[in-house]
Amino acid sequence: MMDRVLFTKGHGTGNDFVILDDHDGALDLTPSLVAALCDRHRGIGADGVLRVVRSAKHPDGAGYAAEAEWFMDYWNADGTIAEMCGNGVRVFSRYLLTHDLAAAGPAGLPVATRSGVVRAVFEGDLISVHMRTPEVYAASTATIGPLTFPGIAVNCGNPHLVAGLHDGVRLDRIDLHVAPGYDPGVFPEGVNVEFTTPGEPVEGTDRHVHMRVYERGSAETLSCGSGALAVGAVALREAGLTEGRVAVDLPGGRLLVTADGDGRWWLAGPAVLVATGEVDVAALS
Ligand SMILES: N[C@@H](CCC[C@H](N)C(=O)O)C(=O)O
Repeated sequence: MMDRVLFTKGHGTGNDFVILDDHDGALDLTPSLVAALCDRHRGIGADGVLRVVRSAKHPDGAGYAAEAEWFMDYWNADGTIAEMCGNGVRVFSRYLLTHDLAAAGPAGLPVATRSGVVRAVFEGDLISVHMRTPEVYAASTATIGPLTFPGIAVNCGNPHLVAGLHDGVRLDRIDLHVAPGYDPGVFPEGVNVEFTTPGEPVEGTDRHVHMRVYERGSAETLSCGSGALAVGAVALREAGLTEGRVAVDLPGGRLLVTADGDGRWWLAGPAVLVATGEVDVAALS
C-alpha cells in the first residue's frame, strides 16, 4: 500500500468523484479505502471514485483493451463497484483529455466500463457520450415511507427504477434521507431509484422531466447520468417516440438525453476538474 496518493477532484452536474491516476493498476484499492476517501467529514468527500487504469491492466477491462486503452474503474461511495456511471464517463474523459492521455478523434474517445465501451465526443464545454441502449423491461414500484409509486425498471448497464410521483406529491418535498423501498425480486443487485415529475416545454427538446435520485451505494446525489438516461428512455417511450431529445433537470443541473435516427443513445452534459492534491492514506484509516 502506498502512503501518499495523488488525486484529482471533479464533477458532472454536481455528481462528484475522486479520480485516482493508477495507469498500471498498482494501487491496492479496497472497499474500505474507497469509503474513507469518499467520507465528506474525514476524507476528501465524493459520491464515488474513478480509477484511471489501462484496460489491459485491470481484470474487468482486459477484454476491452483492443478497443479502448483506458478502463473506468468506478466505485460507489460505500465501496461497492458498479457497472456504469454516466456522469463518471464524462469526468473520466475530461481527465484523459486534460492530461494528454488520449485524443478526441472523430469516432469519439473510447472508454471501457464494466458494461462495455462507450464513446465521448467533446462539444465545447459539453461532453456527449454514446451510451449503451437503455432497456426498459418491467413494471415495479418504489416506496417512500407509506407512499407507493408505480415505476419502470430500466437497465442502462446498471439497474434503475424510474417512478413518477402522484399528483400532489412534490419532488422537492420527498424525503430521500433514507433509501426508498423496492422489490428485491426485480432488483436482486439493488437499484438506483429516480423520482420524476414532468416539466414545462424546453426549446429544442421533445420532453422535459425533473428528477431526483437515490443511488445504490451513494445515497441521494445531485445528479446521476445513467439515471437521466433511464428517465429519458421512459419519457420517450411514454410519448410513443423512438427518437427524440429529453431535457432532464436534476438538483445539480441539466442533462440532455437523445435517441438519434440511427438508434444510438446519447447523454450530454458538462464535466469539470476542480482540484488536485495528495492524500495521506494512513491518516484516512
Ligand atoms: N452517478 C452515476 C451512477 C453510479 C453508479 C450507481 N450508483 C450504481 O450503483 O449503479 C451516474 O452518473 O450514472
